[in-house]
Amino acid sequence: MSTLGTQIRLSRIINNKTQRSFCVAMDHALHLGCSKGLEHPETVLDAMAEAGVDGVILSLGSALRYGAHLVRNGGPALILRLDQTTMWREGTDLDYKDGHTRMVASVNDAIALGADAVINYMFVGHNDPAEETIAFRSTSEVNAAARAAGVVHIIETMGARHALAKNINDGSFVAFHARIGAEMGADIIKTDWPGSTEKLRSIVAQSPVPVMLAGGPRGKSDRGTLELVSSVVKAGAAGILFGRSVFEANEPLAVMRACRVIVHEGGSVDDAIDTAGFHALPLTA
Ligand SMILES: O=C(CO)COP(=O)(O)O
Repeated sequence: MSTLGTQIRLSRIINNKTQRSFCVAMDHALHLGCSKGLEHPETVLDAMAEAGVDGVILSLGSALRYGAHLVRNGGPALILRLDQTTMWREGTDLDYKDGHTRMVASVNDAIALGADAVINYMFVGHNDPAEETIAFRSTSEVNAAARAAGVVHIIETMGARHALAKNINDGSFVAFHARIGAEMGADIIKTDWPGSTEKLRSIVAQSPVPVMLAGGPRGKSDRGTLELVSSVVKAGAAGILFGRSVFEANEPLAVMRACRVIVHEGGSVDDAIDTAGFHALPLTA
């Protein structure tokens, strides 16, 4: 049973009325350096407040520099990214991309910053069991510290790239690591799209905690993004924690408004497009 502190913080991320959540991941520059769409993070944060985003994942540096934008206009709750990963690093050494992570911030930092949640990756299925041991040990240390502080712990479970998981969207593999994340004490699981609505439905049904989905790279169109959001909601998941498909969009504010309509109002993709205020049709990249 979680503490009152965790329950109060959880209620700021998962809406009590809808039992759903629409969050944005904006920690990409921590892993990728200069990132498309994040040239002016403060503009995106202001748009989140306007669109009614529930929570945002930031690195420590972005929280320190741009956090004031979360205070204005009832901005989103802060979810502090605690680890940095090599997962996206381009290079020839595939093992290097397996999903090695290192802790670069702490639960104490999260408390000092007023964060409601912390998040870290837990890559499962490494070729090297020593890597997996590091992932599990550091996740359990974060979980113990978060529980003691009453801070929400989101575990982002993913298949290690180029290792046991040949396809990161393999439904059985996503089911495997998502459930392990729940057993590690997560308050919320963030994970990859498992290939189909049916598979996601069975993962959600077997999870003792809310499941939220990462968005992956921006697809060909904003409509495609919204169709994915709609599938996530139809599968009974708690919501989305999308990054690139939101802030790389031509009109991030309109995409966020549309996501909110689908997640919290149960609207269709067409309803969402009609009410979001797109200037151009959200059909092309
Ligand atoms: O895990 C992520 C950032 O925290 C990735 O988010 P997207 O795949 O939605 O860009």
